[in-house]
Amino acid sequence: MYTSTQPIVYSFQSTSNLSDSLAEYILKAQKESIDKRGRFTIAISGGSLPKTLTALIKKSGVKHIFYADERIVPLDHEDSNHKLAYDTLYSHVPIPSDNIHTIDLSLQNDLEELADAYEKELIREFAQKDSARFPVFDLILLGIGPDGHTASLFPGHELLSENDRWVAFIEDSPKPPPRRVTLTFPVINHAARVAFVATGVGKAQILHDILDTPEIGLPAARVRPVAPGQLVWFVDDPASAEVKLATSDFKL
Ligand SMILES: O=C(O)[C@H](O)[C@@H](O)[C@H](O)[C@H](O)COP(=O)(O)O
Repeated sequence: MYTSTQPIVYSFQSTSNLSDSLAEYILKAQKESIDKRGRFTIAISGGSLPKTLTALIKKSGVKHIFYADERIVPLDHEDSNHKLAYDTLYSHVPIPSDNIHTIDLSLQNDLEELADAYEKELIREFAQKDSARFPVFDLILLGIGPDGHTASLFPGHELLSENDRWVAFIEDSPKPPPRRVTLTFPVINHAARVAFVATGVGKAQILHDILDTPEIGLPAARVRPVAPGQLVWFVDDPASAEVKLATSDFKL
């Protein structure tokens, strides 16, 4: 039986402090992973998350980047998480395009095939190196929605009980656009580190629900990396205003 990790919550006065500390955290994770295993594999979400990564712009580039979830729209569409990450991050840092793992939109008419193809992309990156049942990302960066969803794992949806697949698809996402692919809980919970980022007063109530009453089982509260995985929250003070769980001072 695996034991799971308790969250560490860092709350910052401003989003720029948050962004600077998040950049330090990511670069330290990168260094540790490269020292240990010669590679750094990260998955990122969409929404407001990529813009919190801008403090990374002047630092050295991260390595293999996957998407924790992606919307099924062209890669240059305003709704694409890849486009968002490209505009805020990749267009400013030298990251070889082969290291950025996008979905294959030639398969967009069959989401099962598209999700399988993305899973195969993960298998190519992970399976030969770690013979584990699930891939071990060095870091997964996630946001949360006002309903407690994370990645494209929504409250009450059947994908919450997906225990087998690495990548799943959804055609009825309550947050538009409706067609998406997402990493599943077992993948997220096998990561070496999961960091949530949430800012603004609009996230205050749901952050309280997720952190103070995890037993409700909101999707974001089901993210509990198996030991020795680490679970960290980077939030700003308006977002953490209702949280009772103790916050910690940021330190690396
Ligand atoms: O592609 C997406 O829609 C996401 O990956 C999603 O899970 C997002 O991270 C949250 O909805 C938070 O979005 P905001 O940061 O924009 O509130």
